[in-house]
Amino acid sequence: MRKIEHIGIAVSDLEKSNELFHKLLGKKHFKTETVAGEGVETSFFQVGETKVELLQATRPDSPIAKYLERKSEGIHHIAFDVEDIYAEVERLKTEGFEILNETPKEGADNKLVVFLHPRSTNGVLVELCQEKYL
Ligand SMILES: CC[C@@H](C(=O)O)C(=O)SCCNC(=O)CCNC(=O)[C@H](O)C(C)(C)COP(=O)(O)OP(=O)(O)OC[C@H]1O[C@@H](n2cnc3c(N)ncnc32)[C@H](O)[C@@H]1OP(=O)(O)O
Ligand SMILES: [Co+2]
Repeated sequence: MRKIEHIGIAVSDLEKSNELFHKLLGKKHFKTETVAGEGVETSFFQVGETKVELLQATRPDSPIAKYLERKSEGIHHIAFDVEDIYAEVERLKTEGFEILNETPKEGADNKLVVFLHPRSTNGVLVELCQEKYL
């Protein structure tokens, strides 16, 4: 794993949170993107080499809607940048981690993503991200 690619933050109102993070970070988000497969609308802020990803649910069965129901707004996941997501999934399986989707799926911002169950990672939802080549 090479660096923290982004920190995912669950929010209930993306527009309000975009304003809040604009004030906090002193810069605007550089993109918004809807990822239908995950039931989320996202916005991204660049912070040095990493990013903050704000996530709002677009449907009631979205992982973000479920998270907000059980908990509250806040840090939802940490995403690590990997060079070869397939090799990393094999390595982590061998190490005994619980992979939620062994086949990488489409993420936001031109990425392939895989999630690890928080019960195998000290209660932290971990995302692996590999840049898709165009
Ligand atoms: C925009 C695309 C992509 C990107 O490119 O960056 C994204 O970031 S998408 C982000 C949204 N998508 C996901 O989160 C996909 C992976 N998540 C899941 O598959 C599920 O959310 C889950 C982690 C398997 C949990 O689902 P489920 O079992 O249905 O939820 P429960 O509400 O029943 O909770 C079970 C258990 O897990 C704990 N939990 C749930 N979410 C988290 C979390 N984000 N961080 C830490 N712990 C979490 C929850 O508290 C329950 O624990 P116990 O009460 O101890 O059983
Ligand atoms: Co993410």
